[in-house]
Amino acid sequence: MSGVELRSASLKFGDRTLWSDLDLTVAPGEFVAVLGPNGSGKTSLLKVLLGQNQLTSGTATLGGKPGYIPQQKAIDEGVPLRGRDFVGLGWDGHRWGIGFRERKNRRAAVDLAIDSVGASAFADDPLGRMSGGEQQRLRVAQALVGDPDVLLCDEPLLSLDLANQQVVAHLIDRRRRTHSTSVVFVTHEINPILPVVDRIVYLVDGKFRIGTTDEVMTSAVLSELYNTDVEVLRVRGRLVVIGTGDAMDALGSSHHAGTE
Ligand SMILES: Nc1ncnc2c1ncn2[C@@H]1O[C@H](COP(=O)(O)OP(=O)(O)OP(=O)(O)O)[C@@H](O)[C@H]1O
Repeated sequence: MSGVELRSASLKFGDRTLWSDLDLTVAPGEFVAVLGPNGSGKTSLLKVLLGQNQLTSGTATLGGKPGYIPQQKAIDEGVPLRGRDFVGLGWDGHRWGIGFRERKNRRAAVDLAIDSVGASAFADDPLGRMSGGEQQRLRVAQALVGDPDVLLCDEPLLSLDLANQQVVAHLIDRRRRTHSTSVVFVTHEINPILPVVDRIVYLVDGKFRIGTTDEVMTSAVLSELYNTDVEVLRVRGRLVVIGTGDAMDALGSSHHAGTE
């Protein structure tokens, strides 16, 4: 069974169509990135898969349990939650019961998830005092603790430095390889995931294109989607895109594209 299946899916808010007639099947273990400018409907797509948004027409099916990495919000320094307890919230969302066995299962699952993201050394610290990269590892652990079949990630690389972007991308890539977890990964930062992404869904103003990186990330395809001249350059293994008109577009954030 596939991880995600969208059939003739359309989503409208009022008279605005975010996308329509979207057909997408994400295989077990497949890594699909969702790109597009601000407001193109990337988060809304994840919310459809989570059952938080209703499609206007068509169907959306998840082939198993979802794990969700929500868009990053800075965690207040005053938050007294320890990293370990934060990860445990991912488990509590999936199961109920407070019996001895359940508590034991929970502890084992939390330990495993923390270990899998390399966070054992700091998991007992208060979350609010951790660095952005440490917090983000624990967000990944929280999404993994329920042993998901489909990992839905909303900009998990946002505001991380390059080294931490690579760490987080690698953790998610490893998970899908070891557990055949399907990954749907919303991002502005294509470059850190270029080595791992299987296919791209590129949304622009009601239009979309689905394919491999080589099929989608071309001057011709993006010019058609954006309805203007867009140039895609490959520079030292990175993609640099010129002309989309977005301050921070879906093609490697502007600060990276501009400075490297
Ligand atoms: N429940 C809703 N009702 C009405 N409009 C909505 C609703 N949810 C989202 N929208 C609108 O739909 C559009 C797409 O929102 P969405 O959050 O999916 O965009 P996005 O591609 O994730 O953007 P960003 O890159 O800025 O996060 C936005 O214009 C948003 O205001």
